Amino acid sequence: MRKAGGNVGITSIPAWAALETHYQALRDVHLRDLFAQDARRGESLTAEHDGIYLDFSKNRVTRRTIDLLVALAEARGLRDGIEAMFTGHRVNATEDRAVLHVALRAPRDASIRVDGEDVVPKVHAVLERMSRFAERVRQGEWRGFTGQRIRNVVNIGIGGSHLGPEMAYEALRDFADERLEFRFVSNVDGSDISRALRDLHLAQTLFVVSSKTFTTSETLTNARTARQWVLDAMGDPAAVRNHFVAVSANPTEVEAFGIDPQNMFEFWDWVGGRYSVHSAIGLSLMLAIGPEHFRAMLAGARSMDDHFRTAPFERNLPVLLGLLGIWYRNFFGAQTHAVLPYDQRLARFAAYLQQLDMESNGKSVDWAGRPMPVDTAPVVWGEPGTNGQHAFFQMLHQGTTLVPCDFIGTIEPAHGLQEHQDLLMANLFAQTEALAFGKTPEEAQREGVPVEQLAHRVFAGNRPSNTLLIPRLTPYTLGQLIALYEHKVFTQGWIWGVNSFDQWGVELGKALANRILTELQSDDPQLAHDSSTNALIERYRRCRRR
Ligand SMILES: O=P(O)(O)OC[C@H]1O[C@H](O)[C@H](O)[C@@H](O)[C@@H]1O
Repeated sequence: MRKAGGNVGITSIPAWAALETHYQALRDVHLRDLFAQDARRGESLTAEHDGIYLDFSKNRVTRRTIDLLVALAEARGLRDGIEAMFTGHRVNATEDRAVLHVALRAPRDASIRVDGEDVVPKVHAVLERMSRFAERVRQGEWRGFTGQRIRNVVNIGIGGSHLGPEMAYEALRDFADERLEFRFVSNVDGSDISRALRDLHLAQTLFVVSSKTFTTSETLTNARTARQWVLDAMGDPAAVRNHFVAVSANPTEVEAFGIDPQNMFEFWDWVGGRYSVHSAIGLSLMLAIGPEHFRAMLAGARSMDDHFRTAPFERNLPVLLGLLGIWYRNFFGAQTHAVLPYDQRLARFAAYLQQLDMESNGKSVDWAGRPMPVDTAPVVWGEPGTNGQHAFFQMLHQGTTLVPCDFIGTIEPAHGLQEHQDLLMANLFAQTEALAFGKTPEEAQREGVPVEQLAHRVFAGNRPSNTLLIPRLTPYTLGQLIALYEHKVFTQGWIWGVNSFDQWGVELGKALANRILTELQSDDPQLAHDSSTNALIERYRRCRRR
């Protein structure tokens, strides 16, 4: 099989050289001029799929830029890459694994084979088990050890076993069963679990221990603490059965932890942690919104999957977002990318995307281990609007750094406060306009800005943004949005030629932490770190509570 990005360095192909030349011609052209030259630009540089509308006209591009970027995608074999992923090839080459989060939302009659085995029936079997379990908890049939109804669900997990479910729960709370309280515990910092559990009755609490590997120290530490508290409260080890279920790809470790495999919901090594929200990792979410809404989320993601797989690149939403990202990262040298949902319900979306994007494409060697000749993942960050406007937007408008932005807006709110909604959306549109067009010294002067303040009160503009509009925030559209960004990340990773599906970069710190943990808990003065780390450990040892 061809590997990500083919075998030739990205900078040596003609499509790259053509983009370099084009960049030189376009770098100083202002968006004001691009809009002035083409009265229909705001309608033509757009793309739409199944209700998701992307306006990419406020980017520093022309139609030719898009053609050249599409040519780059073609030259890097993106079409083959997409097919390879969707058909179960081992595109995660360093771990020799297929990458099949798309199989999690495949229809029942689809067939996707890994090592000769069709994985679709397995996916649907787990979905059905999850659904039956979720219904039992929601109907009050599944009870705590003392016979009380479950009122609280605590998801214990970290990284991909936390960020997706937490983000989606926050986004879809309007669809959640209000008789259940949900908490998401991730940090090994004891304040996380102690605050989460402080006001909960353990007799009414179900813990969903979510971990692909079931060896992650934060999750196991939190789960052990929760189990101890349950045992202390109930006084009987048999209580674990009623209060703990597991979501994992590692049944052996689940059993070793003491959770009955009957109470385990499985997923597989071909689902990456950061791509797992549509797998059993979504169990807490399903408990909240119910199986039907969960399936609607899968259907939304599937719609975006089909679009990604079949739409021409110049109209393909994930491909366009990916290509525009490459344009800014590699040609304009943009170091960060802001994601700004004008929807409070998407407050955790940027945090979720940070793992999706930065853990996937934060690589400095290509799939074959050769140093990358160009930059890869930007720093992804963001906060919901309008909050960000009163915090960091100053820098977006007048700072020295170019920050390409994705603005995400929802047209119809779930609340009836239309005045709020109009104000929110007015701000979104205003920000993209202000960033793109700025304010010239002449305009400022006409408004009566005194000459001595002029330099401070002009806006250079020419700051690019995408605007994504979604009709409503529902399980279906959230599924679309998640898949949109998953495939954007795939597009970029494939074109750069990195393996977007491993994460060796998180290992070193983990291994060192294990070693330091034993040193913190012993009095052995022998420390063999650098002088800074030694001194920090010694200081902590001297001061820590015994
Ligand atoms: O689900 P788990 O196996 O507990 O892993 C949780 C997380 O921790 C790891 O360190 C990885 O960097 C993440 O990709 C993963 O999502």
